[in-house]
Amino acid sequence: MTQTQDPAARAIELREQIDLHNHRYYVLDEPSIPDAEYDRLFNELKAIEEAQPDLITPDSPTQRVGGAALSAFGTVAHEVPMLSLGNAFDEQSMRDFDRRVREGLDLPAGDLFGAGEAVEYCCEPKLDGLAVSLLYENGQLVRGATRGDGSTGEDISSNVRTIRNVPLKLRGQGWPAVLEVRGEVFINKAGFEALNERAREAGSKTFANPRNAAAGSLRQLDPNITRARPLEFCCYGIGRVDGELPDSQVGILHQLREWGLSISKELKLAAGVDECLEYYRDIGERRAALGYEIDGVVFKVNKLAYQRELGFRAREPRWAIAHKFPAMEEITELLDVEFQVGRTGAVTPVARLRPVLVAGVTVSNATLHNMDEVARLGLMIGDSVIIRRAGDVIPQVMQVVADMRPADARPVKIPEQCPVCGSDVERTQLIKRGRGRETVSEGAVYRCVGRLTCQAQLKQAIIHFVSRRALDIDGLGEKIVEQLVDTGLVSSPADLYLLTYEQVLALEGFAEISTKNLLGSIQDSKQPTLARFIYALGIPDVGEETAKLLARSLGSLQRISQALPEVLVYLPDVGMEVAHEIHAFFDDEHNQTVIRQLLERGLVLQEEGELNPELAASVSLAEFITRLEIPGVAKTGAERLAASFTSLEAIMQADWLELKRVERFTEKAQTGLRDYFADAQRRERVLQIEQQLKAFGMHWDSPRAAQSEGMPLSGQTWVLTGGLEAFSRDVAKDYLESLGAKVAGSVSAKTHCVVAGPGAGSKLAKAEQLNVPVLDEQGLLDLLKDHGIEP
Ligand SMILES: NC(=O)c1ccc[n+]([C@@H]2O[C@H](COP(=O)([O-])OP(=O)(O)OC[C@H]3O[C@@H](n4cnc5c(N)ncnc54)[C@H](O)[C@@H]3O)[C@@H](O)[C@H]2O)c1
Repeated sequence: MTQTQDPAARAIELREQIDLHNHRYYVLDEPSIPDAEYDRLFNELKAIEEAQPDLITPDSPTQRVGGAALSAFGTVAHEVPMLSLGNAFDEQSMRDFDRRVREGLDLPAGDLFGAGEAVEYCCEPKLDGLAVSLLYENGQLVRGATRGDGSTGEDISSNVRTIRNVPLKLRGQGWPAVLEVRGEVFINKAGFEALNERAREAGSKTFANPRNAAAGSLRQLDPNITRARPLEFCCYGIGRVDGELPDSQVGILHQLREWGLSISKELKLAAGVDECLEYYRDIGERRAALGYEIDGVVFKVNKLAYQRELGFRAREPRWAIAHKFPAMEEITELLDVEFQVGRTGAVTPVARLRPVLVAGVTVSNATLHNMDEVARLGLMIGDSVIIRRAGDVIPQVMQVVADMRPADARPVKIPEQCPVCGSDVERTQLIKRGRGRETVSEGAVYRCVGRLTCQAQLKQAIIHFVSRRALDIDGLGEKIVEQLVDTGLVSSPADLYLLTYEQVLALEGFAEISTKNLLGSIQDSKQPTLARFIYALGIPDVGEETAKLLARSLGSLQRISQALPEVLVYLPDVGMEVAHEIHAFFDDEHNQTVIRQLLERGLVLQEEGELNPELAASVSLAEFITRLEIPGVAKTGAERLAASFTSLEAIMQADWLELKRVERFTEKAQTGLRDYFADAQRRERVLQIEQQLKAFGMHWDSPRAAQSEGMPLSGQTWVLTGGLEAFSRDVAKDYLESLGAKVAGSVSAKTHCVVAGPGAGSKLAKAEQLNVPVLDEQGLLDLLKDHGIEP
């Protein structure tokens, strides 16, 4: 961007740029620069035009609102224009606004300190979504429209009808014959994250921010897409009204709430500008904790008579102002991409940025997740990028600024050797077993193969091993771990148990007492529970919950370490990928050595013991065969086989004739089955899996499993969350299972229903996002009663 000195030429240049950005923002819902950058361009143009009013053109963006309506929708003429708002970025501009209001109303200028008569203001958060007009005739919703350019908007009636908190009919009575309600359509933070998470999983484009997500969702030509998006409406004003309404802004909003419209829970009345500033500070402090994104607060003169008297200027009312918060998104340059090595060896790209101030904090690094993310962003070194820092969240690169790539931009390349230890870096592979075959695809993660010989991985592994939720060794912070590794005293977690008094005392910052304390906590850590120990090992993808599950259901380190992946997947919530990680971890010689050394050096695992087959899924012969994914043999085929033969061996050895006798067992299935078991190694493996399942006490062919076909909830997956009053969640689980349902620990698109009691949190939120039906406790009791269960 070249800065032209001549204001007239600069104004033309700015108008062109702003028009382009308006089009991208309002029409395409695809801005290419952050709002803060846009605001700078806009304010620069405004300043030029204020200094030289003769430069103002009627089509200047400073004289207009928004962008043109998309022709794909029908158009709607706004009888009362839908305007924008003036902005204040600091306290002084707010005081100037208040002064202009008082002057405009001929209110006493005030004392020496400029206090004067306090004007009452209606205060609300400024939701970051898009303005929408809803038209009610005789209480019925007849039309919904976007703001468009302020005088013409788009007809989005079918879409607004899908928004859950937009009443199709007003409640109560006494509404004006014609009532145009105005407010913001937005997506809350959780909904925005979930939407982007899904987009990332699908490898498609993510939304830059909740505002674009809301606009993009609302302006869909197919209302069914809009329906699936978590849109909400919050009402903050009115347009055309034929009839009576209260005579103040706050009075009207309370009235609208009576009629069933949602208004802001943060709505307040402030007497004078100081109370407005107080409100701004209060909301600002709570901004990160609010469930939705806001970019400021809005103040409106409360008395309608005053509003009428003040009127409008070009694109904004004189009686309202938006006091903006510091922007969370900024533009900067990607100077380089460096690679960090984590605990599991994952080599992660990190963006090095030209330092930039974002919401009061200088940002010079941002996470890039993995190389797929780099590819998805289309990122090159030298690019201008938009970064976002919201609350305490690690700054993220949101997008590359289009049209600003320098000629010497370089691609981001994953190093072939580990930047820390020089070992090879390999791309992880995703192994999928299906249809009797293995398919291998490339994973998103690259790993340094150096494992514990790589200092970066070793340090992280030890930090994890001693962390609070693992072996909880107090006093072993990151700095000390670094010293222990750098001095060569420790080259595996097992070496911690060999440290001597002299060795620790010689470390930087250690004196007698601290040395004793550290050695004491190392001693104290020698009796971890099995679950903590499994978690502490740092098996990729095995978090605390999975570690607990493994410990509870298999009961011993020996069984866990010998479990075949095909058996582990029978545990609830363990997928093939995790099962393979677990198996590969214990299969690795180096890991075996470390574990042996840990035990030799005095670790005694607690709570080792019984198998707990209750936690393991029941396995029917039919299910077992289905899971082998034999070509041609799907679920029904497997059921028919299981019904005709009594054992797995019998099925393996079946000849043509016996297979032909199986009812409705296709020729394709017969061939598939015989080919599958023709391989001696395969036969052996299958028998091994069967044997281990039985040895682990899984209910082989349990009557419950066989029964569950044809039971009321068979084939359904349920999730329980929050508290229940009538009985515990475990009891609820038993009831549901007795009706044939599977009860899982996490909500996914495949969940049939979620039972949410008081205190339900993220699982309930996820269910709502995924449109999974939710029952409360009473709903569950009713359902149980319908099936003859009365607790
Ligand atoms: N990044 C880009 O390329 C780009 C392009 C164009 C515009 N923009 C952004 O959009 C802004 C201008 O947009 P604008 O004209 O919609 O103005 P605005 O967003 O500054 O303010 C007006 C809007 O605020 C919203 N609003 C939220 N809460 C409200 C409340 N309680 N009362 C009244 N209104 C409320 C309404 O939608 C209203 O239309 C710029 O400041 C910029 O940040 C960015």
